[in-house]
Amino acid sequence: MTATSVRVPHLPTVEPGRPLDPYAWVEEVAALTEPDAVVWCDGSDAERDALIAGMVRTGTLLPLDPELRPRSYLARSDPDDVARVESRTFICSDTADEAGPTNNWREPAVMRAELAGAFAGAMRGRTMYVVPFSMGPVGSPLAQLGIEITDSPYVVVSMGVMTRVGTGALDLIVAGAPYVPAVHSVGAPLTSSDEDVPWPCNRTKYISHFPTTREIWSYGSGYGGNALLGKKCFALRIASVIGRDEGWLAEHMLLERVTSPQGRRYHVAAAFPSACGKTNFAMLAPTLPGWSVETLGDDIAWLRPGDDGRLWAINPEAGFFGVAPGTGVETNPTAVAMLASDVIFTNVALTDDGDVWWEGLTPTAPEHLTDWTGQSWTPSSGRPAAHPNSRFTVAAAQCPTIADSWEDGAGVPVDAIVFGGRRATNVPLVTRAFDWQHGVFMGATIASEQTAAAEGTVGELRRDPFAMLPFCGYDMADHWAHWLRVGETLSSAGRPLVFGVNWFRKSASGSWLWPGFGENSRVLAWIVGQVEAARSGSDEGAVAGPVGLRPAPGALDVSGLGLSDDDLAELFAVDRAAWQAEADRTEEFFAQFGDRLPAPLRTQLAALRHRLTRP
Ligand SMILES: Nc1nc2c(ncn2[C@@H]2O[C@H](COP(=O)(O)OP(=O)(O)OP(=O)(O)O)[C@@H](O)[C@H]2O)c(=O)[nH]1
Ligand SMILES: O=C([O-])CC(=O)C(=O)O
Ligand SMILES: [Mn+2]
Repeated sequence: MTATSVRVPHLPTVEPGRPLDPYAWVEEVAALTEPDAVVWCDGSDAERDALIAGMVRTGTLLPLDPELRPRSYLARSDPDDVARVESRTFICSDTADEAGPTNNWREPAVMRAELAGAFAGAMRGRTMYVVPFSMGPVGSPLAQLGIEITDSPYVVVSMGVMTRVGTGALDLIVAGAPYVPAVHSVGAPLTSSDEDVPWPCNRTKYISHFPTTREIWSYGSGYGGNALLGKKCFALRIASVIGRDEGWLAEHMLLERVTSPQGRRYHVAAAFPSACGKTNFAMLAPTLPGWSVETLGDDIAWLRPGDDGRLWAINPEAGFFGVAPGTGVETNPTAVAMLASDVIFTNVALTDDGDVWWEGLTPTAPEHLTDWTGQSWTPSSGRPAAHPNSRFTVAAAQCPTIADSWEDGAGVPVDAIVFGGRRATNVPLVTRAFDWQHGVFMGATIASEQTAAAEGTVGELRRDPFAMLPFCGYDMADHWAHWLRVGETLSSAGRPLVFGVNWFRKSASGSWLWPGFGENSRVLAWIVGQVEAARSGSDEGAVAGPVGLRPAPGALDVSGLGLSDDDLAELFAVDRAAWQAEADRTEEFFAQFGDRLPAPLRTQLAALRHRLTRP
């Protein structure tokens, strides 16, 4: 090296499929980011308590009244760092084709150089935490390991809730098990500690994924989906690629166990787009007598074909990062009970007595609050007190309906797969797919109205296939082909039935046609009834329509709901002209995938059009 050469920062080199020495890698990341200190986290209570005490001192966490909400805290984010940033989420596969037309692709070498510039010195003045974790029970054959490096104590504590952090994971990594290297920085280096702010972040953000080397580099945001790298970045974007290569599925799905009055157990996995009801469906309190629902997961499921021809699923997470608004005693008493203590709230409102509040927690708002931005608020303020994407972070074990076997590494056998979206019009309350290929078509054609969970215009209809549009680490059409292949590896008796649901249909006057929440147990009862019928080789309880099988008259229990016949008809109405228009939009949507679109999906679209033309 000559005296005049300039040191060009670069990311550590990671070779696909080659062991990555965790100590050398951490050292290289530290050399790049230049933190004041490096701390290896063990996931202990003492470590968490010390981090929380530090964040209370710096104002990152506000302790709630310990009498009202023991060991719980409120974090207020920077007002510009409240959701996932899809426009800054990158899939850096070797070729643009591999990422597909719905992902933001960047050439790996170009992105590495750009990231190196951003990460150089990014942790100056801060502590770098090294967080070893397992997605799935430590040592489970379905689990995967990772190390997240972060300069945010909020991220360390949240990862401790959402994943299994600690020496168990580190021991496996040190022994040579493969792991996903994931680096996160808020992108706010300090020259002196007194210039810090409660929620440091950077206006420039990168949420970058390198599928070939299984790496994640996240910069500039402290918000959950961007910064808790075990969740969307690893358990969906990177894991979907690992699953493609290894023959399993990483999906944006809740997982639940339904027990009928006869004591029969069924397992249901359901994919709904962000903020479209997964947490609520996973914790549903059935209104139908004799039924029960137990929770296994509320956001992500990993599903793997077993030797027995069935599809086995685990929830790789250890906690819930749920939407607060709309969570109330009326809608989700289970979640409200789960939030009684030991919760980190982000961007909800603060009551005058030191508790939290959000829209929908109680039917009427308190007379005075401090809103999520720290401003004084009254019901006449004309703005929400809690951010629409405000969230709670809580351990899964705190859920009153958590299944006793939720940490069983073998997983549960899935009987039914449900796809859903938020559709004010057109889409019936519940539809059963004719077969697996039709089910994959249903998943591939989900459209939903945009919510506050990501940046964008709330309410706008967008395609969100498999509820995975923002989360699939490779070409979406290849993902559908993968689903078709996985279906073929399952036995005909073991293959789950597939359903589509829509809780969000509205009447002409704009009110919900379906009461939703606990009443969704009525739909679940029909779904598992169909599973039983299919096992005995019948379609009893269902009649075929143009878009799929629907409940036969009387087969869906709506007793006591006070639904008018007109409302019930409207809930299941299929407007043929509107569906032909929908088929046109599907064709346009499919066209962008070119030759990668699996032929069976083209066939399904043609079959749908044909059925729509028949009386
Ligand atoms: N009308 C109606 N609203 C619902 C129903 N289920 C959930 N919601 C509302 O939808 C919003 C989001 O629900 P969640 O269950 O948190 O959504 P999610 O899919 O888990 O969201 P992510 O965590 O972003 O993946 C909340 O405001 C709920 O109150 C339902 O059956 N009917
Ligand atoms: O990822 C997040 O920030 C929250 C979430 O579950 C989603 O948006 O689907
Ligand atoms: Mn989600």
